Amino acid sequence: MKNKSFANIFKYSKKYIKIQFFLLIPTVIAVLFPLIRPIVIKQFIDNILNKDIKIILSYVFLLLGIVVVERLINFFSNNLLYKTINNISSKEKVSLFKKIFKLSLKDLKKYTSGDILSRVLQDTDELSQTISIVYLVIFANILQLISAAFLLFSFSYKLAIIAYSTLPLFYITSKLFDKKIKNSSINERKTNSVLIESFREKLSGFKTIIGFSKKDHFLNQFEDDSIKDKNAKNKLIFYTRAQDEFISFIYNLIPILILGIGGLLVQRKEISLGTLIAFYSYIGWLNHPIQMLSNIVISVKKSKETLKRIEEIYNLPEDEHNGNDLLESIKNIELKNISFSYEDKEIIKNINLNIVSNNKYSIVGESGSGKSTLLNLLPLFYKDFSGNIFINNKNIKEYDINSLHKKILYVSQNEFILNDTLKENIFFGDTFSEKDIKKAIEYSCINDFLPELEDGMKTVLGENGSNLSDGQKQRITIARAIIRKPDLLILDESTNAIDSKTEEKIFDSISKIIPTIIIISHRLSTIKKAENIIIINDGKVLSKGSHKDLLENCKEYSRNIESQLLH
Ligand SMILES: Nc1ncnc2c1ncn2[C@@H]1O[C@H](COP(=O)(O)OP(=O)(O)OP(=O)(O)O)[C@@H](O)[C@H]1O
Repeated sequence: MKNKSFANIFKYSKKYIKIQFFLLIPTVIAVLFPLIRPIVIKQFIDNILNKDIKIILSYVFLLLGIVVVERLINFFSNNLLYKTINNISSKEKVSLFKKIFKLSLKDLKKYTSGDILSRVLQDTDELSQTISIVYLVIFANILQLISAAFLLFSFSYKLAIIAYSTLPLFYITSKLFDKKIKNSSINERKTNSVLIESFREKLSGFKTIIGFSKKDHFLNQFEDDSIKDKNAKNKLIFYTRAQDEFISFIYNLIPILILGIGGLLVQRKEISLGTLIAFYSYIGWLNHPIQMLSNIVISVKKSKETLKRIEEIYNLPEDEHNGNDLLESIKNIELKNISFSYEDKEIIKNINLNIVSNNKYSIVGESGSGKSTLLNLLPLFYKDFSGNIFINNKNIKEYDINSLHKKILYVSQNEFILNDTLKENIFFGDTFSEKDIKKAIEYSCINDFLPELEDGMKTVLGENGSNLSDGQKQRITIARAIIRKPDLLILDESTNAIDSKTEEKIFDSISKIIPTIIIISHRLSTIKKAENIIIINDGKVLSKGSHKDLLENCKEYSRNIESQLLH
């Protein structure tokens, strides 16, 4: 339990142990090869008094050769190491992103986009720096410590004991900074998420911010977030650097001790000058692994917090769906005693409804009454409702989710537009025949503005369709849905930016190819397109019927029509 951070990182790193194993050979060579140099140096110094210039020259060339080989080995092994870190980082990003796509909408909505971005793009990077090499670094540096010990003890056991007796000091120093590094690391990750979200938010609200002349206000806000992040980073740097310097101080003490005590031993002729110089130059082989090990300890401490953030996402339950039955076609949908809450707030309250194929339905109700939430349950965007939904008398949860999503499509007013061509926005990962695409653009009235687009179907629409009007974007998202010919199409205010005449044309056309349509709208002309109108009030069905019936029998409806809808 004592060092949970190490345990967690080791556990997580296990999946990359094989890769680290393959890196072992070049790393071990890179660690052991440099050990030759001090042996040669010792020989060199002890032979200096020979007065033979040839011997001196041959030693110089030998040392030169050793240094060249050392650098080459180092280059290849480091190159391999950093490539591995990058590969693992890329794998971690993809894996976390895949996990995010398995979450329920409800869980995902608990996080800001900035927070998710920071976890997927930055935390994985930081974590990979540690997990890709933790075993390797520890193994290689312990190997270097042991091999250096072997040589140092063989040179002079007295000097070696002095050098190695300083090792516990490193551990004590590391412990001293434990808590500080942990807390500042948590804080730095948080402020970084806030900063990314702040940036994303301000950028997406650019137009509104300019429109309300609030540039300075929001720029100041961003600056504040940036300063908070900078301060958190500085604090983390302060503690990690301070720990690093403490450790450096200790290992800078070692050579002084060695020179002092070693000098005495030379004077007493217990060791040769060559031995002292070789020992002295070997101190680097003692210091280097200690420095590397202390660096990995710092990385593990920092990564522990990053790992927590990543594991928090991995530990979220996947949006399980065990249904396997293929939904061939929809004949009827029955909602029985449906209730649903976001957190503790009950939004849908015991709703019973029947939706029969080859009919059009309009859902009407005040803003916030629960219309969208109710229809979000049909494609199972939220599954934790109480009550049951039956399709063709079979529980909706027994159907294979992909087949369900082929038959029920939901189009909202602000549907997502890819920064890609018009064609790709309609295809959306599938392919369709020329005939299908022609029909889809005709039925969704894209034909009306297609000639204006510079590259026709190949026109790139910009980020979230920034090169288009809202009504044009809505027509594209409708085309994306109707080309797939679902059995049930849910249009949630998805024509509210389109003029009534065009909307009329769209409805007439899509009614020919889509058997069942449910419309949410505040516009009377749209509502009236359905023969069945369902009035939702405070999460309950208040009344049902045709426009005429409701006008006659439902006061709420006629009041609403008079006050806000009818013109
Ligand atoms: N993700 C969410 N988390 C928590 N509450 C939510 C969430 N989405 C919607 N709500 C709440 O649920 C209630 C119903 O929202 P819903 O969007 O279903 O209403 P609506 O009838 O479609 O409204 P509108 O006509 O304005 O689109 C509202 O009070 C809203 O605040």
